[in-house]
Parts: sequence; C-alpha cells; structure tokens
Amino acid sequence: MTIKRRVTADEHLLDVAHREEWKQKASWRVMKIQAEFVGGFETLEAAELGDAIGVYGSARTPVDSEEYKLGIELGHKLGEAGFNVITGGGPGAMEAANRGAADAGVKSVGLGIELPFEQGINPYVDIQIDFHYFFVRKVMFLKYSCGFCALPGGYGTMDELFESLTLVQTEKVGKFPIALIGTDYWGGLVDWLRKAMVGEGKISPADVDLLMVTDDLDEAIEHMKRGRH
Ligand SMILES: C/C(=C\CNc1ncnc2c1ncn2[C@@H]1O[C@H](COP(=O)(O)O)[C@@H](O)[C@H]1O)CO
Repeated sequence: MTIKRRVTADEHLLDVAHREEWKQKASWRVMKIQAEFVGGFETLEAAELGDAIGVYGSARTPVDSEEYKLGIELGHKLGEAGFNVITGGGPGAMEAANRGAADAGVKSVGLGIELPFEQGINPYVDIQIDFHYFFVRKVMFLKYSCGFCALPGGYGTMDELFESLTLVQTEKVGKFPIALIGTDYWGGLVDWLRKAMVGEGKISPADVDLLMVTDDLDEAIEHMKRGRH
C-alpha cells in the first residue's frame, strides 16, 4: 500500500520551497493561524479541564511493551489523583496515557497535529483538537496543563520538554512541575546537563533541579500536585 504524503500547513509557513506562494497568501495564512488559536482556546475553555497534566512521550512506543504499560499506569494514576490528562493524541506513549486516563474516568484530551503522513487520533481520546501548526498546539499544552510528565521519547518529546523548561526557567510560567519518568532512559541526559551545561556555565545548578527524574509513578504524581491551582 502506498501512503500518500501531503504538504502540511507548517511546511507552507516554514519551508523555503513555499516562499513565493507564502508572499502571495500571507494574510490569508495569518488568519488561519489566528483561527487555530481561537478554536483551541474555545474548545479547551469549554472543556473546563481544571487541573490537567500534559503527558509527552514517544509516538513509537509499541503497544506490547513495558513502556506502554507504564504509560497506561501513569494516565490512570493521574486520573485517580484528580488530574485530567492531555497528550498529543497520537500512538505509542500518548495513546497509553490517554488509555489510562479514560480507564480512570477523567477527561482524556488529544491535541493532534497534522503530519505529512496520515496518523489519526488514538481511540482513547474524548476531547480532540486537530492542529495544523506545532507552535499553536504548544501554546495549548502549556496554557491548559499545570505540570508535565515525560515518558521516554524522541525529538518531539525533547522539543516539548525543552520548550517547557525554557518557559519555567524564564519565569513565563510559575509553579510548573516537570517529571521525567524512567531513570535509565533520562539519566544520561540529566548527567550531561550537569556536566556540560552547568559545568560550562550555560545554566545554573538550580535549572537542573527544575527536572525530577524518577521510576516511581507515585512520586511523579506527588510532584505534579505541586502544580495544582
Ligand atoms: C511519527 C509517528 C507518529 C506521529 N504522530 C504523532 N501524533 C501526535 N503527536 C505527535 C506525533 N508524533 C510526535 N508527536 C508529538 O511529539 C511527541 C512525540 O514525539 P517523539 O519524537 O515520538 O518523541 C509527543 O509528545 C507529541 O506531542 C510514527 O512514528
């Protein structure tokens, strides 16, 4: 089966190949971006999410893996603690966390993103928004969550993690707990942050303390409670 590749809205905006076309349609696309913000805010305000936790993690986590089970457990425990759960709505770790949240009977939100190849939202999402622009979607993640948990992931997860860390470090968001779940997976990164970034004066030791690294989901949940409004 051939999967058809589509040109995404992000590509139209960012890729140099579309520069000429952008010049001609700039104002129209700005309206589209504006509309995406409005649609996101309206849907998420109407959802009355209260205290919600954003869960990041790999789109590639296999359904039959221990990591997927951990994601379900995390979503479930967050739900039991009274948190609604927001993910990217995709497969893998996102699906696992949505599944756990849905099992626990809390709101299970999926902030989907248009990608070059059809992905579809996972079946455990009950509040769904589909975004064309990554940056609009990131605003929604931050605005409607009061903390983040990151399961092992790739570039997408790193992007979300470091965006959040930068916003906390620069005090754009106040109390905002961030937990990295999985010491084996995340330990090397945190060691590197201390050695290279702190060691060479690029960040302060307190900046590393913005991250909790743990294998204990209950500890991660307790940490998330510090973000409660
Ligand atoms: C690339 C593949 C599936 C992509 N589907 C996604 N759907 C929704 N959100 C996604 C998707 N891919 C990435 N994201 C976001 O980034 C994080 C995961 O990225 P990673 O590189 O896999 O760590 C995740 O938290 C989402 O918000 C099939 O391989």
